[in-house]
Amino acid sequence: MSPSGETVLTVSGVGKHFRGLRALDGVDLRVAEGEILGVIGPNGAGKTTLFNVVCGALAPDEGRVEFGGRDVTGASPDRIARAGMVRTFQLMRPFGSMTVLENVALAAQHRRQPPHRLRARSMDVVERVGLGEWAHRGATELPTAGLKRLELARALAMRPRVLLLDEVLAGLVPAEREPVLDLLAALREEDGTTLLFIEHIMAAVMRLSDRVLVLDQGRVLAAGTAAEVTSDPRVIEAYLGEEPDDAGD
Ligand SMILES: Nc1ncnc2c1ncn2[C@@H]1O[C@H](COP(=O)(O)OP(=O)(O)OP(=O)(O)O)[C@@H](O)[C@H]1O
Repeated sequence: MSPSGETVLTVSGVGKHFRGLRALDGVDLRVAEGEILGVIGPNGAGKTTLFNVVCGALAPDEGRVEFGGRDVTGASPDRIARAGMVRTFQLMRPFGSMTVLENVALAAQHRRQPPHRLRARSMDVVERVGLGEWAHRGATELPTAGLKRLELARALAMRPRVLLLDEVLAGLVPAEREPVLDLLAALREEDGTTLLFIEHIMAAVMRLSDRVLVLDQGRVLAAGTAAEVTSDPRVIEAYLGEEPDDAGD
């Protein structure tokens, strides 16, 4: 399933500052239903702040966020998640005293459903991310790659229409990245899920993105296809030219 053309998320003139620092400055963005948007830029460019504003963790100082045609600016993360826009975190914080399945079921409860359906749905998601064999083991026993999958499973349990992924590949070795990329592609193809993902690994950005947004110092430096932005001299100067050599590894 490719982008339908219908806009699902609109960010208009969003600004956010922390004391004197402008973390976001006049950011505009439109995302189509079913689109996969990569978000790149140097450290401190404002990528995570943009996700935080979109998902309600931070209220913007200026501008507006619309999701599914509704103004959600400043709405709580919980309300936005219930409406179908869900994010993953770079730092995974599972409940250590619970099993993998219980952690996922807890997230699934956000979408109020009968207990039997909740359990079945949670198990489906655990299997989909490849953690079936770990379902009844303690979440803290998981290695890094497993924790990443658990984080993804918790987000998927909430049945997102829009899923925001913050460096979901960080900490994974190349062989562990492939199945995650396949899963993300399948989410769009099979479920029509819209994906926004912050990523420093350019090979993943090139492979997955329909479009790439480049942030630099809180502003949109460029937006376009991966081929367009990676050949843009401003992007090369601000980001790609000085990128650490993890681009393809
Ligand atoms: N809660 C906060 N309080 C103060 N400054 C903050 C806060 N959150 C972010 N910043 C600052 O805002 C700027 C943008 O940070 P942000 O985390 O959004 O960048 P990023 O593009 O996600 O960077 P990275 O790639 O390193 O994760 C940075 O200068 C950062 O130090």
